[in-house]
Amino acid sequence: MSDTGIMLLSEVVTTSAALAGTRSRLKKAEFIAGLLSKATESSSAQPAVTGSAVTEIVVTYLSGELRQRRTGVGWRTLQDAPEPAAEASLTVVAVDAAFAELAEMSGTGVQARRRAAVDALFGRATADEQWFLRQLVSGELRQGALDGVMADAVARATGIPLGKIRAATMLRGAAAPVAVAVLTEGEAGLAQFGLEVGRGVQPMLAQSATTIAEALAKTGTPAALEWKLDGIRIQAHRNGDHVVVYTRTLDDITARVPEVVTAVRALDARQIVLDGELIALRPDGRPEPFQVTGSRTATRSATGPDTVPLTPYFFDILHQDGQDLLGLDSTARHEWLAKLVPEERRVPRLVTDDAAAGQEFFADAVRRGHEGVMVKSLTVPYEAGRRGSGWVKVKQTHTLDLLVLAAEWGHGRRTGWLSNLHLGARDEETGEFVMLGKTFKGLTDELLRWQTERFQEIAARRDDWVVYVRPEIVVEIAFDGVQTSPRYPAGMALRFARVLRYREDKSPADVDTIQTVRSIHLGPD
Ligand SMILES: Nc1ncnc2c1ncn2[C@@H]1O[C@H](COP(=O)(O)OP(=O)(O)OP(=O)(O)O)[C@@H](O)[C@H]1O
Repeated sequence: MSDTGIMLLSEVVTTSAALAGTRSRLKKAEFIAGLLSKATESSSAQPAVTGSAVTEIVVTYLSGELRQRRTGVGWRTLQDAPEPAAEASLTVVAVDAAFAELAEMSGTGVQARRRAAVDALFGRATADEQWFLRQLVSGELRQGALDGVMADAVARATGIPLGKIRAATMLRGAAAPVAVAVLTEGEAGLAQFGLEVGRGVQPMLAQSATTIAEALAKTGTPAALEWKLDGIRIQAHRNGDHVVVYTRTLDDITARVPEVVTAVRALDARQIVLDGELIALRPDGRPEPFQVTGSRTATRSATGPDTVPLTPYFFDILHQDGQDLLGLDSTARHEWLAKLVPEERRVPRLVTDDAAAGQEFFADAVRRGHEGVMVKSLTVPYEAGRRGSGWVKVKQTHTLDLLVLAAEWGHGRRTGWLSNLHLGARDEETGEFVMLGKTFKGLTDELLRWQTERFQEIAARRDDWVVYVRPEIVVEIAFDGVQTSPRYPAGMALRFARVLRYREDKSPADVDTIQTVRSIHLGPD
């Protein structure tokens, strides 16, 4: 910090470099905690700026984001910046103000005005700061993986128990707002992050395993096995007669799914929050392919002669009539669920400690056309937003959600299209993405057209054959196995990788990890 107690951008840049330079979670948490403590002090040193503003700016920059979601500044504008300044003098407040101004710009001559504003900002930045700003604007610093470390760091900086900060982070679905609230208001700031009927909660997520026995080893036994339906995740909130239905990404789709509204209104309670899956079934009860459910929920109109009916199934309950149930273990939550929701609205379930019985249940689910099963620990609370070992999915086909790192210009029939994708998995320890292979298999003409356009919009860098993109696009890949491959940085590559679908509902933080891929390669521990 400068002598006057004003937070300089250079301090954020130095901390960010230190974070990238260590693999240790503890060190990362210490670095962040140090900077956050300074940020809170500096907030009060600048009475002209609202108390929490400096803290909020620092927290968002460390997460690789800007407070202004869109700045209008394109890749080209960032390429030729003016000469860097020799000395660090930019404050975070000045940088934030410059981006706020950029975000507001519109109308005639906007390109030239943007260019001038970017030049003015970059002209005041040192070479390191210019690099940092460029990464911030292009989204290349975005690090969902820092969310967990951020909670640790805030606990250190404030002395508030980590569990409380984690719980609030889960309910809010992001670390930054919680960090800002407790750093500026203390423990009282946590009160605003409780469960509220009507407001979406980040859904609990699952790890994966290749066999039932491996899944049971993760959850502990006995465990509950449930069919894994390949539809879309729904979270239904009822408050009196008012029902709201959210997707996995907490988009409100109530108007598109009247079936869910009817099903929830039929239940005998006034306030309810349920977690479940919505799926299109054929008249014989077998599931339609995922695309059928997906297209029904993606369109605005839910009526008309061609409308495919959807069937909701519920597998968890988070709230009933004034009682938050998230903190109960899953056995107790299931008792609440079974009392409220009739059996035909619940996902078929088996509680067992026997891998052979579990295997039979899995085979039956697959024979009936389902994706596989979810194996669930009986003892865990509802871990909103977490991919812990409380839920473990076992599927018939291996799939991974990977990040598109780049795409190559195609040859022959694919000339003029961006085709071969470079695929990356997330390294849990560093938060970085590691390349695992390439594929163009499974890409339809429609997908080729879509990705050629989309990837050019989010290009971060190009060379003759390859367009490197910002880390935004998640793609679901099927593959036959993992093989040793010295050509790739992780020493392994996917066999027969093929594209199943783009996952616009997922963010880079949801991408499967290199550690998961390694355990598929080597088998479970
Ligand atoms: N019985 C069930 N319990 C929990 N989730 C279920 C169940 N049946 C289907 N699902 C779906 O499986 C998903 C859990 O897998 P995961 O958390 O990995 O999300 P995902 O990556 O979207 O899943 P996937 O890509 O494997 O379909 C849930 O989001 C939900 O949509």
